This record gives sequence, C-alpha cells and structure tokens, in this order.
Amino acid sequence: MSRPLKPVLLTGASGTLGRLLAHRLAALGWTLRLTDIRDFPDPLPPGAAFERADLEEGGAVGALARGCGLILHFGGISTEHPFDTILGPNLRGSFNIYEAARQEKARVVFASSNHVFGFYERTVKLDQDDPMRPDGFYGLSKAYGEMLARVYWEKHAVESVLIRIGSVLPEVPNERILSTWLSHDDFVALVERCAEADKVGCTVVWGASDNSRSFWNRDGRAVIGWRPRDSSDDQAEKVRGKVTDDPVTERYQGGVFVRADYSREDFPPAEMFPSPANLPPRDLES
Ligand SMILES: NC(=O)c1ccc[n+]([C@@H]2O[C@H](COP(=O)([O-])OP(=O)(O)OC[C@H]3O[C@@H](n4cnc5c(N)ncnc54)[C@H](O)[C@@H]3O)[C@@H](O)[C@H]2O)c1
Ligand SMILES: O=C(O)[C@H]1O[C@@H](O)[C@H](O)[C@@H](O)[C@@H]1O
Repeated sequence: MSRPLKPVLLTGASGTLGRLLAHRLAALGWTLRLTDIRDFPDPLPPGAAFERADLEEGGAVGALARGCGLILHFGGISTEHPFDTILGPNLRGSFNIYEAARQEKARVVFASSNHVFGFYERTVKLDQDDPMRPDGFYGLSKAYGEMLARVYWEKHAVESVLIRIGSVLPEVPNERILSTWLSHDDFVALVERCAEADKVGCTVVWGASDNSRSFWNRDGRAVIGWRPRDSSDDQAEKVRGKVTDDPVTERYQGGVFVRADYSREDFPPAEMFPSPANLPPRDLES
C-alpha cells in the first residue's frame, strides 16, 4: 500500500474516529496534521503534528490545510443537537474545509452519516441516489455537507469521497447495529482506499461492513476499489433481544436519533412522502 505523498489533514482528531485514524494511519507511515478544538488525548503518534483550532475559523482551517493533498474531515458535532449547536461546527466548518480544499486542490473524505437517511424504515434497502430523509438537525447538516461536496466538485473540481458511516464500533451492541456496523479494520481500509484511488470525482460509499442485515445496497465503492471483509452476522446471537421498548426508535433506520424531539402522534402514511416512487407513472408521450 502506498502512502500519500503530501501531508494529510485530519479534523476531529481528538474524537473517537479521529484517534483511531491518527494511530492506525501513522502506523502505516502517513504524515498527519491533526486538529481538533480539544487537545489530543494520547501521546502523538510518530510523524504527526497536532494543532488546536476551531473549524468555524476559516483562516485557521486554511492555514492548517496549506500543503496538504488530502483532508479527512471528521470534526464537528457528531450526534443530534439543537440547530444552533450544529450550525457553526458542521455547516460553516464544512464550508471552511471545502474552501481550503479548493485552495490546495486537495481531495476531501467527508464523514457523512446514516442519519441523512434515518427516516427510512428498517425494512427498506437503499441505493446511493435515493432521496435523503434526514432524521434531525445533525442528519440535515450531513446532507448539507454532501451537497457542498457536489457543488465544489462540479464548480471547482474538488474531489470527495462521501462516506455515509453507519456505526464504527469494536463490537455490535444491539440489534439495530447488526445493520449499520462498520468494523475498525474495514473503516481504516476504506479511508486508505479513498487516499490511494486514482480519480474519485464525487463518490458516495455506504460505510458498513458486509452485514447481511444491511439497510444499504448500491454505491460507488468500485470507483475506489474497496470491499469490506468483516460482517456483523456472527454477532447476531449475542445481541438478540437487545432492543428498546420505543416503537419510533425501533421503526426507523436512524434509531434513537429519530426519537430526539419527535412530536408526531401518528406514523405518516408512506404515500405522503414526496418520493419519485410515489408519483404516478410518467406519460412518455407528452
Ligand atoms: N462514530 C460513528 O460511528 C459515526 C457514524 C456516522 C458518522 N460519523 C461522523 O464521523 C465523524 C467522527 O465521529 P466520532 O464518533 O469520532 O465523533 P466525536 O464526537 O468523537 O468526534 C468529533 C470531534 O470533533 C471535534 N469538534 C467539534 N466541534 C469542533 C469545532 N468547532 N472545531 C474543531 N473540532 C470540533 C470534537 O472535539 C470531537 O473531538 C463525525 O463527523 C461524525 O458525525 C461517525
Ligand atoms: O447511528 C449510529 O450508530 C451512529 O451515527 C453516527 O452518525 C453518530 O456520529 C454516532 O454517534 C452514532 O453512533
């Protein structure tokens, strides 16, 4: 496996996935520039430098990205919160990242989320181009990040891989995550492929291991040459019955994120969702 020629900027380096990537990618010989609004909690891995910065500050982000060929954007608010909490880190923060990428002609790996699609029921299997159905302000901010990536690709040729991450965890903790689990090894291999692939354009990948209960189907993984090797299937027995007693949480792909601030008293009828699948067939003659 070849390592990137230029330094790689990793945002959110002090977070759960940032720390994992920092240690695993440094061990592969990558030159990393780590950043987060919080201090890096571990000894710095070899070849890595850390600088504290707020993603909301465009000047700081631009300076950090200088000379980098790849930006792994994992910083920001990572769970459901009120709009005002999410606005700065996730919307302005991602804008600052894309401006920096444009300046440096750098590729971006954007940590998108399954919560962009959280309002699909668990019985549905999605393809990459299905309509987004974010399950809250967090999912909405990731939808914005994906669309931002598309604008910067079409307008400025900034390349991105948009990883719709399921749940990166050492083990599956409950029944839902049998569908969304992405093992540590599959996750790190996916990020490696994002760096190594020759041309990526603006590619979408569902970030999940080879789980037979997956909610997700077709995506652009062939473009980057990634295939998961792990599967949650052998953990199914262990988590059998690990569910909540909340019908909203258990109905939807987004699970407990859907429940946050949920005020409907009924379930909306499926045909009320504005999806192409619910439109009458188009009259091809007219
Ligand atoms: N963990 C998962 O399974 C999962 C699933 C889907 C998507 N994601 C996405 O992947 C990324 C990493 O997830 P995580 O689980 O490591 O989250 P995390 O919350 O542990 O890490 C996010 C990091 O971003 C930093 N941050 C927040 N606001 C910032 C700001 N204004 N400026 C600079 N840094 C700031 C935080 O200090 C934190 O260290 C997030 O973008 C998250 O939305 C993660
Ligand atoms: O749905 C999930 O399991 C995960 O979704 C991601 O977007 C969140 O960042 C993470 O905290 C959740 O655990």
